[in-house]
Amino acid sequence: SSDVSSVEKRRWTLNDFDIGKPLGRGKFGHVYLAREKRSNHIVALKVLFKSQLQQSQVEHQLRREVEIQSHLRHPNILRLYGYFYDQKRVYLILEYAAKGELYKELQKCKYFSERRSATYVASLARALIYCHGKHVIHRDIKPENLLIGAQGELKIADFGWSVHTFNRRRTMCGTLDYLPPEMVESVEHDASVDIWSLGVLCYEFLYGVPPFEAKEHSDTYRRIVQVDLKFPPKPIVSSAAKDLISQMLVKDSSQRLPLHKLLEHPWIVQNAEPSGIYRG
Ligand SMILES: CC(C)NC(=O)[C@H]1CCC[C@H]1Nc1nc(Nc2ccc(C(=O)N(C)C3CCN(C)CC3)cc2)ncc1C(F)(F)F
Repeated sequence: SSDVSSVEKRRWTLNDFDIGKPLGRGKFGHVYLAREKRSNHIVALKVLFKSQLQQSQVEHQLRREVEIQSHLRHPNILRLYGYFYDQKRVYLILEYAAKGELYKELQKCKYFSERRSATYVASLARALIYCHGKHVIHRDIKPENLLIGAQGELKIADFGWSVHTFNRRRTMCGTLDYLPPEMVESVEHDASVDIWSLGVLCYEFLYGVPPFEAKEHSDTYRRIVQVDLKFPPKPIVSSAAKDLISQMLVKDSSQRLPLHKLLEHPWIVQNAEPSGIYRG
């Protein structure tokens, strides 16, 4: 059958797919366009090398996160249909996002309009409300982890590197930009970390740079824990947008604007496309 459900339950092998063009490189291997032969369903096939997974001790995390991701069903969360492996590689069968990587789009546009930003932020808030409802947090919502579907809708596509990158982020030199104070101060944290990261993302959509960016790690760290939030004079951004961001980037995690309140904020109500699709 051509419907997606046939893509899910089977024991898969590479022979079930026609492999198409490479879509790019993920953290642990390449991603290819692929078509499942029986259903003709187009998917993205993410190939991870076991050797690299072992080196970085992420296998158990990958298994747990694949387990979580395969059960999430939301229009703004990239689907994981299944996985299989051979001697050397693990293959993830993922939803293909036809319009590619959001961070490339942001680099190209420098920054987004208030309508486009609000539309994306509202759809991510809805996806996070869904995740939190299932006690799933740590969706690592930075631009690099967001993809754009065929209709222009945003898809959270990190399914688990958040835990991985979160751990490595503490030890690795990767960007701290998205971490809220409680994470950089490594005290325990809850779903409100995602509200902070969504606030950072909203700022970056509107200004083209994250709010606490600094040359040195230590400076970014200090700016985050001090919530050193400044709004540049350019590009011109409405006070409603700044008000929303200021209610999300709050040090005390219990005081951050709850996601369902975000959806009622005037800036979102006045600027976000109800469909979650930004047509430009
Ligand atoms: C979230 C995660 C951190 N990121 C990733 O995994 C990355 C790593 C490599 C690709 C992407 N992974 C995915 N990408 C797509 N779609 C897609 C990507 C790129 C283009 C694109 O612009 N080109 C091909 C262009 C076409 C023009 N030429 C010039 C440059 C490449 C078009 C469509 N769907 C699903 C996935 C997924 F996630 F399921 F694997």
